[in-house]
Amino acid sequence: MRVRPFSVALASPLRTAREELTDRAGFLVGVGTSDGEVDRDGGDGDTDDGDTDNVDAPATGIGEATPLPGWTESRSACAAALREAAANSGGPAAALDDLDADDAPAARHGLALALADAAAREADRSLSAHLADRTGLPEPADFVPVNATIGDGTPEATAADAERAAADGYRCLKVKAGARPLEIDLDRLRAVREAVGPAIDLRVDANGAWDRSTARRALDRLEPLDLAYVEQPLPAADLDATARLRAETAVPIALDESLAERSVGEVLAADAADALVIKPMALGGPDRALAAALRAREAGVEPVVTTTIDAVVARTTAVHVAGAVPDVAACGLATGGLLAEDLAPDPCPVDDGRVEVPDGPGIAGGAFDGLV
Ligand SMILES: O=C(O)CCC(=O)c1ccccc1C(=O)O
Ligand SMILES: [Mg+2]
Repeated sequence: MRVRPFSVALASPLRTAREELTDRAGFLVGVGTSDGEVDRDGGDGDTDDGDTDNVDAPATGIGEATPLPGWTESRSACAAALREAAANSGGPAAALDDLDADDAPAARHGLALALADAAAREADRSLSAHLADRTGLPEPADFVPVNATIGDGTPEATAADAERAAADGYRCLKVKAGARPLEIDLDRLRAVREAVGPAIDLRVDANGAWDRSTARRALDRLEPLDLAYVEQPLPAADLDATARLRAETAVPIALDESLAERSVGEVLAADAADALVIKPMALGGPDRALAAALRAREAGVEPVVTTTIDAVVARTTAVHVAGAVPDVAACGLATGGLLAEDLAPDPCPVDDGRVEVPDGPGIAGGAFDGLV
């Protein structure tokens, strides 16, 4: 198991109610044989024999652990968990068993992903097909619809971003709110609706910024804008108040930060959400994320898979998770464009408001070979 740190800068800071993101730093995880140990030529000493399906070579896989404090462990805790995993004498599979998804979800994501990528590549199928098969799901989708992610800004700037996204083909937009006084946010969101018209699905993400009375007022005033949902109107732990808020308003509610604080079972039992935001990095891996999404679906709560604004390996993985959820709603996977740089070319760029789920094998065939 190999671990390599990386950092990528955002094109411009993403301002939300709780923080301003300027870059994303994490770790790439490699499993399988490493350079020097690997017998890449099939043992015949000829490295140029076109022997591409070398059945003797152990599978290799890549994973990404990109912590985001608040949703995951800190960067130093992630580094320590990966160091400990790499030192596990039982190898990566045993190390995965020892990794606690609650303590170190990003580290677990990195290792679980690398192992799943290796297994999917070995089986010569895509990661989404591998995840779906293990979960007893039908064939994954070829395409996943995505929402544009629009940060905080003045009403004019927010409306201009929204108009651009709609012109680019997005049919669902998510606008950050909660960083400004409610009256200004209402101006911003009205300006967005006016700019894009009634046919576009509009989501608003308050990132837990409102107190109970502000949230109540916000939802009352937002009702005429026909929002698809408001995400995390109240602080993460305020589940009971969110359930009451939801019962008193016609605006659908999605929960995101609550899942970093409480288990999927607790959040679903609170009956506080119409939709649940599924972040594979925060939930401890693609396998756990898909399981959470299906649990939500079974409870009548719509799963929405999103990145944590990850680099290309984890972002593409989230596309595979979304692709495995039958008839998935628009997902928050259009975050590659928020980065100024990336680890490799994007194997599934957004086109006309959707992304194609890569064929694999694994996450994206050999597209990430050599990164770790
Ligand atoms: O959902 C999206 O559109 C993109 C992902 C996103 O907004 C996000 C990214 C990093 C951290 C938190 C969040 C969030 O949904 O609050
Ligand atoms: Mg959110």
